[in-house]
Amino acid sequence: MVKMRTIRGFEIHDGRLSRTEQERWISALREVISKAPLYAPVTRWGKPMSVRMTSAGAFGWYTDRRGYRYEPRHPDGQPWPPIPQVALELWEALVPGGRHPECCLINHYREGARMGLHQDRDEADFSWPVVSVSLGAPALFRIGNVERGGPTESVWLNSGDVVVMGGEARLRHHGIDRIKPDASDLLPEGGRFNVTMRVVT
Ligand SMILES: O=C(O)CCC(=O)C(=O)O
Ligand SMILES: [Fe+2]
Repeated sequence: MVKMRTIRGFEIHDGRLSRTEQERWISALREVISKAPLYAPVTRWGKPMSVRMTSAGAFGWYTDRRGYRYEPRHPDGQPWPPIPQVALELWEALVPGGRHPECCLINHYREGARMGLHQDRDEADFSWPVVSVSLGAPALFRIGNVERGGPTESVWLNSGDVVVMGGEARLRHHGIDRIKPDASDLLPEGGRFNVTMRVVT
């Protein structure tokens, strides 16, 4: 059921994608991953992230010892594959008439993977939202503040839920505390995909 609620300025569209749409997303993601394999990024402090990543689009979000940034190529040297049509269609429905996303970042969470509280702030223009799609295992999403610290609120994101992080909330801290690895049958291998679409330049 599609129901929109707003938590601290984040628009949460529960059940935005039907099962059929989720399956279309997964086959599109598998195609991207076949050309641009998931890899294990390291932070600027050399710490491996528990999430595996890849991207589609003109730019991919990237981290290594040189820090967080966007790169035009996968670490294997190839350009990132094009953003899947299904992602462009969702963006157009939620950001009608706006600029088009230049990065579609794919995160894969296996059991035990998490993502610490952070801001999405490597883009040049914060007037465009980040649109985030959850597929597979439910994830506990923590929403903080624009400034560091302070109280946070958590919500479970289920398969097919879409979060729009824009406006005053564009720079709010957020993260994933944990997933429930076996609670969805969308992915036979278990785990969770998160896809974020971003205007980068
Ligand atoms: O996995 C999620 O739902 C959030 C991912 C995220 O915040 C990011 O990729 O910047
Ligand atoms: Fe983020």
